[in-house]
Amino acid sequence: MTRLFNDPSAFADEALEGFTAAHQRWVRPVTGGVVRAAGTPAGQVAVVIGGGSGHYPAFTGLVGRGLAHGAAAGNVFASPSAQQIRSVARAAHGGAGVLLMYGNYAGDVLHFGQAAERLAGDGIDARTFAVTDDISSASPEEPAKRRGIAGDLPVFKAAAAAAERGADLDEVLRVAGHANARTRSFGIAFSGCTLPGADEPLFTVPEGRMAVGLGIHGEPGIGEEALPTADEAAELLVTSLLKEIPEGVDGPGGQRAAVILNGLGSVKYEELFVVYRRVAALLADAGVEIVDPEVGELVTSFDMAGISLTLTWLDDELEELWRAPADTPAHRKGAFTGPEPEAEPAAGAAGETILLADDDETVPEASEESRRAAGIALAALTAVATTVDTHVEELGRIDAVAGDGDHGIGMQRGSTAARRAALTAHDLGAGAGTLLTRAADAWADKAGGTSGALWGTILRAVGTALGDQDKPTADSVAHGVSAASAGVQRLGGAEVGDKTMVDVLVPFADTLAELVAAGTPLTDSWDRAARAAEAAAAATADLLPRKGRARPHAEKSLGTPDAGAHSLALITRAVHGVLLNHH
Ligand SMILES: Nc1ncnc2c1ncn2[C@@H]1O[C@H](COP(=O)(O)OP(=O)(O)O)[C@@H](O)[C@H]1O
Ligand SMILES: O=C(COP(=O)(O)O)[C@@H](O)CO
Repeated sequence: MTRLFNDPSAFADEALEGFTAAHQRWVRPVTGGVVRAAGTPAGQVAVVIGGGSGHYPAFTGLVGRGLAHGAAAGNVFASPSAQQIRSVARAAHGGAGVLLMYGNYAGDVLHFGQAAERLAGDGIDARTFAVTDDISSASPEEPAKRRGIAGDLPVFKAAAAAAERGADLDEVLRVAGHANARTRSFGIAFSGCTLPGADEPLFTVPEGRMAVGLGIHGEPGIGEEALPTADEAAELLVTSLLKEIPEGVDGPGGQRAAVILNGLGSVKYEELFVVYRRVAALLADAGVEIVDPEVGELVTSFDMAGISLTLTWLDDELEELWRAPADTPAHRKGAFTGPEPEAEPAAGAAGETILLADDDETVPEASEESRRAAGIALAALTAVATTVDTHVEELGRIDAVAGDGDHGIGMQRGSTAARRAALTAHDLGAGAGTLLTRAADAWADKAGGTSGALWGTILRAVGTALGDQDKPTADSVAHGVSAASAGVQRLGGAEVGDKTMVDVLVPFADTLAELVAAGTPLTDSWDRAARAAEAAAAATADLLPRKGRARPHAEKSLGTPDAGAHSLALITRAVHGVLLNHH
């Protein structure tokens, strides 16, 4: 249970504020997260990590010399937005490029990828790297689909220690890949976490049982077994990891490994030590020499009761990097021999503020007709925000069945920000195109997460199709929706049948385009397309997810519709109401 909070939707921001106030020796705040208080030494590659909030010390607690140069902090269990990541990376940049590192989650992949593109536009060489250590999240044949859990730490640290030694960006990226290829984790859980403001835990494990193969968002495990003794838990973790020794490592005997026994939030340190005692013995029996073990909370999930074991199979290079000194709020090791080199002056832009979409104070010239259409677009976005508010808990509940339960909160943050940005743009006299584009940026910037990136794409596509000069027509609206559908498929890589919002967007866009092309008026076409959307959303209940957070828990999601598909159908219906009123 998360007991101490004010407004649940402000929880992540308030936690970040308190964290930076408490740890000024190591970090200073910038838009979107934190960077090292001392800045990035001139000419050093900056390692910028990040992810959702709710996992402390990941990610902000790992910023400091020898580890990350900056961390972008998203909302609870949601990726930071591309704009947040860009802002942190710009502040952390020491003139030698940036490596963006994160766990392999859909929202993170989308937003960090977009941030790298924007940084290139800023003239900063930025690369991305997703950690994939969790062996329970995909088969060994599909390692790129695995998610990142406590293995984040050794992989981040290897890359950052290489940067500290003066490696260039290509080399830091190579080291990250090498460390990740030799890092494996596996976990178990005994009870789920409760998000701030929620009454129920994200999942429960029956009395006397444990979930096997946990994630770090309270995702249910992939199996269930009787509650083990501490020794049995250790045996399960060790044997699971010894079955998956990476390529290039010749059996466990004679190998050296970095070992992390991680507590997920409410397993006591003493319990961890009891388990570790057996882990150490089992690894010794297998001939593995343990190097600098870590037993404690390194990647958490609020108050979730669970533990995970991580092994990084070391060679000489990785061992040196694992043993290298580090000095961060939550992870300290060894001692640095010399003073930290001078920081890059550009990195000292203290508190640099990157303007977000709704802060813009001017809008481009627009025609009278387009400004009138902007009024309808504003009404539509208001209806969207109201519908999302009404269904916020339902959306969270659906998402919790096989996802991370944050879909309602994320949609609420995004749609509220979009409406606010649209109102500002409207008051400045924006045309429909600019109004929707500003709303798109605000949605993506403020919500983060998978749906934030995708809804940003949807609104931007429609805004681009409408522009600021021409009177919007049924054709241009249908064209914009088709472009949105294509854009979402391009960005997220999902196809119809994968159990995502694409299952709704495609029939919605196709029905609308077909009817409009046949001369049916926009409001009627939209009504029938919204009906197709509602039917398609309901039909996702019969599908098994192949993308996104729900994928590893495919069977659990049978019988429940996809959360993003359902919210999209609700939104198409709400917008129809607005079109009827402006008929
Ligand atoms: N690759 C993808 N392409 C399109 N839609 C996706 C993809 N992955 C996930 N989604 C949609 O995003 C929804 C979840 O959004 P959100 O709650 O923001 O997710 P997360 O917490 O995983 O970032 C899913 O229900 C699904 O409809
Ligand atoms: O949840 C996280 C980011 O992934 P999403 O796909 O946006 O949910 C985060 O907590 C881990 O980085």
